[in-house]
Order: sequence, then structure tokens, then C-alpha cells
Amino acid sequence: MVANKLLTLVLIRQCNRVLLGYKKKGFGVGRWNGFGGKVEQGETIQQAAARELHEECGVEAHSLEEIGLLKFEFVGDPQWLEVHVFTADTFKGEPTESEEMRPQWYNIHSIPFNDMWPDDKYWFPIFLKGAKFSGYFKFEGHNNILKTELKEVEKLHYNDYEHFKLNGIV
Ligand SMILES: Nc1ncnc2c1[nH]c(=O)n2[C@H]1C[C@H](O)[C@@H](COP(=O)(O)OP(=O)(O)OP(=O)(O)O)O1
Repeated sequence: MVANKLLTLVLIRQCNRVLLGYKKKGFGVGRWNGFGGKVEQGETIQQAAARELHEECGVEAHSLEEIGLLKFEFVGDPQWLEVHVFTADTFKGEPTESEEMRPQWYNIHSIPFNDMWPDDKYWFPIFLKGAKFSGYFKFEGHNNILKTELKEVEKLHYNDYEHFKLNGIV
């Protein structure tokens, strides 16, 4: 069994706007997304989320709240991605373009789903209404979703995939 690859994703939200970044290179290039990346050895997931946010758009958020847990399987790849999603409504600094991301505020009614990861349109509505979520998506390539499991949760449980598996969902 190959260990999941741990990643973070931070969505800054203020009233009716969300800060997204246009990915300029690497995994997910050409797509709008929150800010995040791999958890490095020796740091907690939350520390990684804050670090990636700062590296990618220059802002600091001290009150990150974990709101989602997403697992991604890609056909032919034994390693799954485990993405821990955080939000914050306050931050310090001015969103600034980095080598990796170009930040831009979007109104919550005009989120550019056609230019985002295809799973985002499923879980963003849960995020936007202020709830937590847990999901599993099976991808073929980077554009085609073969299987989707998503639920709104009161509390995040890191073993939701086990729940899906035990219940014959995946
Ligand atoms: N399917 C999907 N939907 C929404 N968001 C994501 C995905 N898959 C993903 O990987 N992501 C998110 C999770 C992370 O925030 C980024 C990917 O991080 P990545 O750029 O690979 O990590 P870094 O550590 O910044 O990479 P390098 O700088 O090491 O190349 O997308």
C-alpha cells in the first residue's frame, strides 16, 4: 500500500468574494485554484497550509480553519492525493503574484468553474455556505471524473474513505 500524498489548499473568503490564484506552472497549470501544496517533513498540515499560502500569494493567515478533506485517485497511479482544505476570513498583507500563482478576487456568484479542477464545482457550494465536507473523486487523466463521493459533515474524520469502502461506495 502506497502512502497518500499530503497536500493543502487554502481559500480566503471575505463576504461575497473568494481569493483564487491562476496556476502558472506545475500540477494543475492553467487552472484557478486556492493556494497550497505539499506538506513537508517536520511540519503540521496547518503549518504547511500557512506556508504555502504565504509562498504563493504573499499573505499571512493566522486563523486557518480546516473545512474539507478530499481524496483523489488517478487511474493507473497507486498513490492517492489527500488534500486538506482550509479557509480564513482575515489575513495580513496584500495578495501578490508569485512564480507559481497569480491571485485574483472572484465574486462568489462568478467562480470560474470551467477553468478549475472539475471536482471543485461539486464541493465549492458546500464551502460557500459555510459547511464542512469530505469527498473522494476518481479521475481518468486530469479532466474526467469517473467516480464521485461527497458528503457534508459536521466534523472532519480522516478515515471517511474507510467509511465509503466499508459501505461498498468505492
Ligand atoms: N482535484 C483537485 N481539486 C482542487 N485542488 C486540487 C486538486 N488536486 C490538487 O492537487 N489540488 C490542489 C492541492 C494543492 O493546493 C495544489 C497542488 O499542489 P502542488 O502545486 O503540486 O504542490 P507544491 O508543493 O506547490 O508543488 P511544487 O512547488 O513542489 O511543484 O492543487
